[in-house]
Amino acid sequence: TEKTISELVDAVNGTPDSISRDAGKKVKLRNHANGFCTSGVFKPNPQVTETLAIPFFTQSNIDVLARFSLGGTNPQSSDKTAGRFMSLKLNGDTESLHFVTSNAEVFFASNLDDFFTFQTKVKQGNEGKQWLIDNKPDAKAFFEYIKKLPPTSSYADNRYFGVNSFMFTSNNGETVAGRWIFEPVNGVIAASAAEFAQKPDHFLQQELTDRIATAPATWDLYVQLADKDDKVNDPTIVWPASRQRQLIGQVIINGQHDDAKATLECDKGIFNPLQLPKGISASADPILNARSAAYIESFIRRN
Ligand code: HEM
Repeated sequence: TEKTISELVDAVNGTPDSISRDAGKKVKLRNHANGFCTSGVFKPNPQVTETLAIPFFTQSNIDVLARFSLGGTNPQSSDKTAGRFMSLKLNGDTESLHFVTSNAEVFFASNLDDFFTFQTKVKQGNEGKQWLIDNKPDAKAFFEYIKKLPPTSSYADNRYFGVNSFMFTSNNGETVAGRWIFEPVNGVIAASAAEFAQKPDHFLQQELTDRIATAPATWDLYVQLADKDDKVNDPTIVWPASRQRQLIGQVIINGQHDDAKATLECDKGIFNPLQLPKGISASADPILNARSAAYIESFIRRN
């Protein structure tokens, strides 16, 4: 049975019945509650439009609104976990492009039923987690991936992945599947266990604010292109790192618009993974195609 969008949001929020759902609405529960917004600029690689028919990238400087977050509905959750997330709104002259990304390249479910089951079981503690390991290979593979993910002392020290696939129109009229990868210009920097142990529970926001006051945090954005046999519509399947990549541009987080209304009120909006400019469209991945509706449902509940 296909889960409804409301059921998916309930599973994410841990509100399985109408009483807990109403309670969740009252406290404005949302996923990725521990987060903050900042700003910067995106500079497209001028060569992109030689191969890809995406007029959006002919602009030279595109305003960026960014939100960095941790997973989960607890706004006070500890920063000493491995998950790091980056959401971006690129607001162009006539179009916009949103990215909603994770430092994990792989997802834990390939369909909405498995997504629902995962969200429900992880909230049942060790027993639920063990059940997933025993019964859901995608969840098991995800846990194994997360175990190896290095903890980082900065939101700037991570790669970020779009995870789901999108379709890109090329100048010769073909459509090619690709996935977003943000590569930190200074490389991925793993924190040592000792360094991490000395930190307070909350340090990531202050760290990024201090950092960008001196020098911006920058990432090169690539599209990783699928080979003809790669599974496009399944976010549990990582493509080989050797796949061809095309440089799309650079995102520069510098805080330049942090005093603007849009940045200050950023938590009142949503990042929509299906907000795409001409020349980019959604793949048929069922996870991707449920996300916008779930984010809007969550937005309605928390307003
Ligand atoms: C069917 C699959 C998914 C569902 C149902 C779902 C659900 C949600 C919900 C309900 C929110 C809160 C939205 C809000 O109130 O603004 C959210 C936020 C978020 N999700 Fe998902 N999600 C899904 C897949 C993914 C995937 C694959 C990724 C990673 C690439 C992801 C990354 C994020 C991030 C980073 C946010 C925070 C956005 C922000 O900064 O405001 N989600 N998700």
